[in-house]
Amino acid sequence: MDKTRIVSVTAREILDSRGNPTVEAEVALAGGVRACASVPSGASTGAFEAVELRDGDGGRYGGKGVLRAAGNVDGPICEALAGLDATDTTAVDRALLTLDGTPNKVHLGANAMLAASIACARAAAVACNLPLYRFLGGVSAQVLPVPMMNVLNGGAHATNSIDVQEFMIMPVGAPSFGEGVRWCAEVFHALRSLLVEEGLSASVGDEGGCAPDLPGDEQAIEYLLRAMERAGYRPGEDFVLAMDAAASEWKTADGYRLPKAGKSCTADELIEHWRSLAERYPIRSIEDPVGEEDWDAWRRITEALGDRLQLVGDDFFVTNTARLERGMEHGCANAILIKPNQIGTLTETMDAMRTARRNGYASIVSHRSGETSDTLIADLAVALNAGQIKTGAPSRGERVAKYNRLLRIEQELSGGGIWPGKKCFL
Ligand SMILES: C=C(OP(=O)(O)O)C(=O)O
Ligand SMILES: [Mg+2]
Repeated sequence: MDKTRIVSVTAREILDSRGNPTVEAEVALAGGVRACASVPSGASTGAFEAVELRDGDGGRYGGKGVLRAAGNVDGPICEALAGLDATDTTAVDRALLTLDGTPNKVHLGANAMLAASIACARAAAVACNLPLYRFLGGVSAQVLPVPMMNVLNGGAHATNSIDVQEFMIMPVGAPSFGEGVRWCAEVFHALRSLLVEEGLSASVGDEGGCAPDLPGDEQAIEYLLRAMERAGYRPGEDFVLAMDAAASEWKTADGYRLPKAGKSCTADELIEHWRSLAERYPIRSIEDPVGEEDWDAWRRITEALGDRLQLVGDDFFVTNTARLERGMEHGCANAILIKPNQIGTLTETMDAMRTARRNGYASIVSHRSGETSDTLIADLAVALNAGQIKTGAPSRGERVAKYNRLLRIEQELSGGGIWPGKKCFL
């Protein structure tokens, strides 16, 4: 144990992919190993996410600085973790949770806690001479995830005219992860050239997908299907579609209002819209189709569409096992989006994934719209055999870093690991 004893935990402020400050932690072990981890940040954040500590009014970066969070790492977190064995991830995270002492991490900040939690695990993996996915998942870590590649951005992630936040392509017919990524990249290039040819903008949104001005979601889907065909693939066979409505962003006191289209609707009209889209197009998965507090609408949509669609709770579950269990009791959703910074420690993140698995809910490991080049989510997806990952388009380095990490993992796992292909969920 002496080599893996934590000697120090320090932090610094670095920039994320939107040019906003975020926390990077660095752990030093007694045996000389050092490892860093940095945390991402969302734009369409769930109301029930753990607190991301920022410096506040009057501070640098218009109050968005993270010096207080970094100071919490340098001070109390370092003091609490020094002397612990970095290979005991549960003990490290328990120490963080005890030190914070609040349900939503308001004291230390989930950004400070998660950076320390990941850095400890990464240092431990290096000290044990194991890849991070093997350290976290043990011998059963074998499954490469199917990408849900977000190639067309809207909502809070782009300044275009589309209200739905994400239009994703899933290469379910590909024979391997590497081929799946290649297929996706080819469709992405075909989409960009189609848009340019038709005089539309090929500029990209926060997650690297194209962000053209289009009247609505049907037109966006039509472009994706044409891009698949242009690249030589069969929609519905080689590829299926996934969407993230991020509908909490649309919630009003008595219904929903799509801010860009300027249209209002009831929860039932929204559910009917998703049903009709899924009937006409090869859609496999819809995330946050209704609002994070609309439990009744979640129950109704799951009853109506849950047998043919993956219905994913992101803002709804916020990677929180208690909210997931409540959703299960009420028959809401059939999948959970996994974002480690929504909850604040690796242990709680993996607990949510295991709870989902035990109860027949799928897990999709996910990036945030403001990312760093940290590749934890790639290892995490393989560690727990999640089977699906959401990590943006291949036009931005912080997204490509995750795909490239998975390409390395695929090569490392002899025979290319297991590719779930068409059996990727449910
Ligand atoms: C990745 C997402 O966006 P953000 O990070 O802005 O919450 C999402 O909503 O799934
Ligand atoms: Mg989402």
